[in-house]
Parts: sequence; structure tokens; C-alpha cells
Amino acid sequence: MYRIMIEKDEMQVIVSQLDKLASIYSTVEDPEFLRNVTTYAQHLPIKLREALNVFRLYEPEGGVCVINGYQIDVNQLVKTPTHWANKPVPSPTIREDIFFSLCASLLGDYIGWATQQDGYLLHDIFPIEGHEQEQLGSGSECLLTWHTEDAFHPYRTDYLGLMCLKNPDDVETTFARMNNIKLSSKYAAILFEKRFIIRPDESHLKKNRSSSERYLGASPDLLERSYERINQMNIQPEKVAVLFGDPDEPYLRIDPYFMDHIEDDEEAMEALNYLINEIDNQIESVALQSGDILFLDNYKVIHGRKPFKAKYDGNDRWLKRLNIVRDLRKSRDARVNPESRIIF
Ligand SMILES: NC(=[NH2+])NCCC[C@H](N)C(=O)O
Ligand SMILES: O=C(O)CCC(=O)C(=O)O
Ligand SMILES: [Fe+2]
Repeated sequence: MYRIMIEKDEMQVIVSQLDKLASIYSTVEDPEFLRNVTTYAQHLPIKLREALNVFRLYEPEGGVCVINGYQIDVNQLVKTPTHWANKPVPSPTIREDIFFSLCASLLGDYIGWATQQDGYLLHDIFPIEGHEQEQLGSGSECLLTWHTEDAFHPYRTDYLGLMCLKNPDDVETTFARMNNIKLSSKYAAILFEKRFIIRPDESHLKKNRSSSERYLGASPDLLERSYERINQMNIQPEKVAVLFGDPDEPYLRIDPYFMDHIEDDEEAMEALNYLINEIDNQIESVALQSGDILFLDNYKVIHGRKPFKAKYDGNDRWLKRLNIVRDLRKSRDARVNPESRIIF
């Protein structure tokens, strides 16, 4: 794990920066904040900036980075909400939201999906009543099976960021690094070919949209088209490669739970199952603590979450999530203007 420690004196600098920003902004979704976030991030302590830059460029430790030392007073935290829709403004966690956004902005630009969590950029991960058995971030009683975030989508994130607000029962986030996996050249060659089907996961389905009519800076029919596109990816999925990039140190996209068994390609299935099994053998885990930020390189690391029992008493585990891309322009054909961060 690539560990970055925030020291006491650095925390003081961060606190005074957050005092200032939290007096100006009440949500990190604010267009004015988004316009400036990469600039504000340059005021973070230099050691933190350097370390995240190294993480971005050198891809150390297989793509797993944890930032420790950001202090949260858990007693000051509001109750864990019951749903991610209709977030209150000002955000009750604005300081944490801002700090997380600033750190993320040192890796790239964070994006959101029109079809996921009502188009919010900053996601909430906590258990939602009724989702106990779902393969969703809001599930609890079932193992959240490991996956590349938004594996099905060509515009999926480069980095997955998770910031822990509270995790009283030490629920573990699971992960595995592709760097630890050895493949025969025969299997590797097959996995580099477009012979696999990854379907949209359920977090992008219309049934998981909330009833709120949150305005996303576009007409409602654009959102409709967006759901239709997800639907198309489900009815007529294109075959994709699981591995890509450098053959000696491949990147991957994979989400076995949402992948098809391809009847007429047993060779591809054999290679895929071998890889899945190897990944299963390499699973590690981390129980994030209040204030911890985990950045996972979504090209090199898969992740999931162990099952737990939600209490819905206001004290359940609560994480924030950001999807961070290195090249926002890659998705230009799916965004309404150059600066918009919502992928339709
Ligand atoms: N294997 C899986 N469960 N994949 C889906 C992951 C959950 C999804 N990213 C969410 O936001 O809820
Ligand atoms: O809850 C976690 O630790 C991870 C959640 C996650 O992977 C997801 O929601 O996609
Ligand atoms: Fe995930």
C-alpha cells in the first residue's frame, strides 16, 4: 500500500484552508467550486501534492494509495443519512467533502454519471434499507463481489476514491492488484482480445434512480437517451478485452458478476476463469477509519466490500466516493459542454 501520512502541522494548514473554503461553498457540486478546485488543490501541503503526483505517474504499490491523518471528530458528525437523494445544502460534511475533492483533483477531474446516484459527482456509500441483498454500494448483507468500477463503460474512471466518514464496525473494503497476478502467455493473449461481455451493473438502471427530479443541466430527454444507451449496452453488448495496455504489466476491466458465459468460446471462458481464480487468491482488505482516503487505480485494482449487518440507527458505515478521470475530453461526446463533468 502506498501510504501518505498527514502530519499534525500539515493538518493545521489544511484546517485553515478548509475554514476559508467552507465559508464560501456549501457543496462541492457548486460550478464555481468545480471551476477552481484544481487551483485550490495547489494550496494543499506540498508533501501531499508530491506524493499523489508520484502515485499518478509511477503507479507504485500496484495502484493502492491510502491517505491517513486527516482528523475527523466523529462525535461532531451528523447521523448517517438514509438515502443519497435530495442531499441537504449546505452539506453537513462540507469540510470533508472539500478536502476529499481537493485530494482527488490532484489525480484528475472527478466525474459523475447521469444514470447513477441522480448525477451527483460526490457519491454517498452507506447501507440503504431494502438494498440488503443487492449488488450495490448501498447493499450490506451480501458480499459486494469484486469489480472494476463501471467496468462495462468505455468512459469508466481511472481512479476510484473512497473517503471514510465513519465505519464503527470496521467493515472491510476488499481489493486485489493485477500486478500480483501471473498469467501464461497463452491466457494473457486471449484476455487481450475482444471476446468478453460485461453488462451494466444495477447502479445505472432506471429502477435505482430516485424520484427527485434533480436538474442536471440538460433536458429530460437527454437523460432518457442516457438510460436508453445503458439499456442498449445490456441488450446488445459489444465484446471487449479484459486486459489492455502493456502486455508485461496489463491493465484490466472485469466484473465477473455482470459478465456472460460465452457458450461458443470455451477457450476464452477458460482464460477468464483462470484470471478470476487468481484474483480470488490475491484478495486483500482494509477497514477504512474515519478520515482515511483510499485511492484505487481502477485500471490495475479491483475492489469490493465484505458483508455486514446494517442497523439504520444513524450510526452505520458512511463513505464518500469520487470517480476521477485523467482525461475529461475522452468523454466529450457524452457531456453537454466542455466543463461539464456529468456523463450522459
Ligand atoms: N460486482 C458488482 N457488484 N458490481 C457493481 C458494483 C456496485 C456499483 N459500483 C454501485 O455503485 O453500486
Ligand atoms: O463500500 C465499499 O467499501 C466499496 C463500495 C463499492 O465498491 C461500490 O459501491 O462500487
Ligand atoms: Fe465499486
